[in-house]
This record gives sequence, structure tokens and C-alpha cells, in this order.
Amino acid sequence: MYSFIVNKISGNGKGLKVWKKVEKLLQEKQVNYQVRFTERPKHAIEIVKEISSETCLAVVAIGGDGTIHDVANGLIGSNIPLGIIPAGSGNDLARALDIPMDYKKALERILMGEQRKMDIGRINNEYCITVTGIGFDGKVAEVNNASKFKNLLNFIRLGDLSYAHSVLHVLLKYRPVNIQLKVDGKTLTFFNVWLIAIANTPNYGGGIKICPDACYHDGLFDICIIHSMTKWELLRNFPKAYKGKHVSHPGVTMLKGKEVEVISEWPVIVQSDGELVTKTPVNVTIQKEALLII
Ligand SMILES: Nc1ncnc2c1ncn2[C@@H]1O[C@H](COP(=O)(O)OP(=O)(O)OP(=O)(O)O)[C@@H](O)[C@H]1O
Repeated sequence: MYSFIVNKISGNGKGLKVWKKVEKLLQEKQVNYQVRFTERPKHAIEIVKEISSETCLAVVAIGGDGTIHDVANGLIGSNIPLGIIPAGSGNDLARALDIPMDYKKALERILMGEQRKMDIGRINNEYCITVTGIGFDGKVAEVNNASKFKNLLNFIRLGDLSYAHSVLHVLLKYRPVNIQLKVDGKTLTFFNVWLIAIANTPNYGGGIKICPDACYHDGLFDICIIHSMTKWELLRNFPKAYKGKHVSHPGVTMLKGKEVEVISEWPVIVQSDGELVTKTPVNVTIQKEALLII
């Protein structure tokens, strides 16, 4: 039996539209399934906990990265594989795992049953699947999640642009902060830090390649620190990040590590998979091959 978890409102209603088409296909193919719809943030975690690992072949999330974040947080430690049918605004995890954006192809792949293992990040008692962003992009996630403009862009099928719109909005007011970073026990200090991205997969924000070399099964985070740049420089270099070309700028430091601790001059927002998680200080550790993907 396949258990589907659908966030109807992901991608501004795309979740429900995709589910209706998927359900038709499942019936045509006579696949044994059950479905639950999420009713609120974090509800998917509770739903997953009610699923029996004895009868379940896979839990399939239909939604965006926030939905997958919740489903995966329920699945860790269960040995049930996670299937993904993208239906969000950004779909960065699907992109990183080469999961087709087309629901038919994504479903076919799930039904084929080939499994792979992926690393995940742990922050306190929460798990991060793609990228943990600290500082500027934590604030951007906060603004983006509350944005009405995101819904409008989704409606006209330009959902990928909503993150860029929120970036410009936050840029006007954000103040960079001095940060102490401990990577695998080594302490480093950075001044005027805009953001720190701790990445298991390369992209976030609808295709921004913040850590272009991040690999989901190497047991390491790729870490990007953007510091000592003026607002103007940040703005000018932002488009380059869509191709991962920002990394050669002197204000960009790239590191790798298994455990990252961030202490900042004042508390700044931490987001994981686009969801607000906590504020600094924060400790993020890699959990090698902790999630099965189908
Ligand atoms: N019924 C619901 N009502 C309100 N929020 C919900 C509901 N079900 C799930 N959520 C929350 O909706 C948020 C957004 O979902 P999701 O990230 O999947 O879509 P998205 O933002 O359109 O896509 P992406 O993250 O790929 O840009 C998540 O935080 C999720 O927990």
C-alpha cells in the first residue's frame, strides 16, 4: 500500500490539482493506496506517525519543500521510503534529486521502486532535508511565506520568482551581523555577515544554487558564508547565484563540514527547507544516509 500525503494549498492550489490527476492514474493502474490531506503546518508529521511501517511501501508527499520537510520529519527512523511528486512553488528538493516535475513521470519512478539513501541535517529535534539558511535568507523565508505576491506569481505560473521578489523586499532593511562559526571544532569569525547557508543539496529559493557542489550522500554539508559586501554588491551578485557563479566573489567563503555551530552578535532567524525553525545560536549536524528516497 502506498500512502499519499497531499498539501492541497501548496503551489497556490497545485497540490490538489496534481493529486486529482495522480488519483486517476492510480485507479487506472490498480495501485493500492490511501490518501490524507494536511490541514495545517506540521500536520504531515502527525499523519506519518499514524502509518504502519508493516503495510506501507512508501509515503508519497504531494506538495512543495515545506510539505516534504514535514513528511520527512515524521519518517526519519522508520525505514519507510519517501516518494515525491512536486507540487510546490520552488520544488528545490525534487530538482536536487532529479525527480521529474511532471507528475506522471514522478509517479512512474516511485512505482518502479528503486531506492536511494540521502543524508539529512539535524537542528535541535528537527530535521532539514535541503538547506538551512541563517540570517538574511531566514528573514526572506519569513517574508516569502507570508507573501501575497507569492500566491499571485504561483497563479501566473511564475512561482520561482517569488523568492527573488522577497529578497529585494528584505534587502532594503536588513543589517548584516558579526558571526562566530565553529565547523568540526574549528572556530572562525566573520564580520558583516548577510547569510550562512548550510547545504545538503545545492539549491534553494526556487533554483538559487547557493552551494553548487553540495551532494546529498557525501556525509558533509557545504557551507556558504556571504559577508563583507555592500547592499549594492549583494544585489549585483544575486542573479549570479542562480548559476552558482557567486562563489568566486571575495565576499563569499565556501567550507565543508559535518557539524556547524553559529553564534551571532544578536539572534537572527534560521530557516530549513523554507520553514522557520529557530533563531541563533544554533547547532547543525549531518546524519549520514538517514532518509530513504524512492
Ligand atoms: N492545510 C494547510 N493549511 C495551511 N498550511 C498548510 C496546510 N497544509 C500544509 N501547510 C503548510 O504549508 C506550507 C507551504 O507548503 P509547501 O512548502 O509544500 O508549498 P509551497 O510553499 O507552495 O512550495 P515550496 O516550498 O516548494 O516553495 C508548509 O509550511 C506546510 O506545513
